[in-house]
Amino acid sequence: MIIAIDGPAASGKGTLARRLAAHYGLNHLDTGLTYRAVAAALLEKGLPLDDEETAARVAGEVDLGALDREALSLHEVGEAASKIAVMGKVRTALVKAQQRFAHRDPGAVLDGRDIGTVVCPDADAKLFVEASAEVRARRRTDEMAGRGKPADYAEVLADLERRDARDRARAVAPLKKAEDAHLLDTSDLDIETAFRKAVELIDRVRNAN
Ligand SMILES: Nc1ncnc2c1ncn2[C@@H]1O[C@H](COP(=O)(O)OP(=O)(O)OP(=O)(O)O)[C@@H](O)[C@H]1O
Ligand SMILES: Nc1ccn([C@@H]2O[C@H](COP(=O)(O)O)[C@@H](O)[C@H]2O)c(=O)n1
Repeated sequence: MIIAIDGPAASGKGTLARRLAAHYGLNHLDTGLTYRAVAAALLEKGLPLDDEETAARVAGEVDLGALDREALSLHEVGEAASKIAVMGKVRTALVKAQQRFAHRDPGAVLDGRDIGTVVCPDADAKLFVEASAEVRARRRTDEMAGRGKPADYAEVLADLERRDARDRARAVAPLKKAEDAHLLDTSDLDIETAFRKAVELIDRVRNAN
């Protein structure tokens, strides 16, 4: 089984994807980390962020087994990832690796921005996770405070909105809900309730097929 989960920044798709992967006994890939890995490698090597050929070469070398969430969580890495994610050749290289991952036994949950539309258009179940920008910014601000990296709510909100706008406006694989994806708005749901609703939706789709 392949489950595709998309949504804007900090909507809770990663939290949900991890829980769903554990629940159904599937592999999990946070595809945002693959874009972050390209950005981090470019920054580390002092390579330009605006050269598509260079970024695509680095993307072809990303090892999905060596994605270090903590090291890739830096703010400047996220910002750079959002910039290189507009490049078609970078996306082509990463999508190939993501598709290989998705088709490994026993199946997988992938979360990102283009999973239901581009990476796994034939996924068995698709969710598009939403929450208002204010709720997402509050959750991300609280998360950062909890990790000992306090951040200003207004800056976090502006950052999320800027990245979402870039993701939605890009020509290649923009962030959007696949037509056959189920919308899950978690603005007023806690993590447990969002997880239970997601399981209900997925089980309903599976039983219908
Ligand atoms: N339903 C929820 N209620 C309250 N907090 C939540 C909920 N879902 C997720 N969170 C919290 O919100 C924060 C962002 O969630 P998460 O990292 O899963 O989002 P994401 O969409 O994967 O983000 P990104 O796009 O940056 O990878 C985390 O601190 C998480 O614990
Ligand atoms: N399928 C995806 C996943 C991510 N991106 C871009 O990467 C940036 C970082 O992702 P996070 O989920 O870790 O925040 C994100 O801002 C997107 O621009 C993507 O394009 N497609």
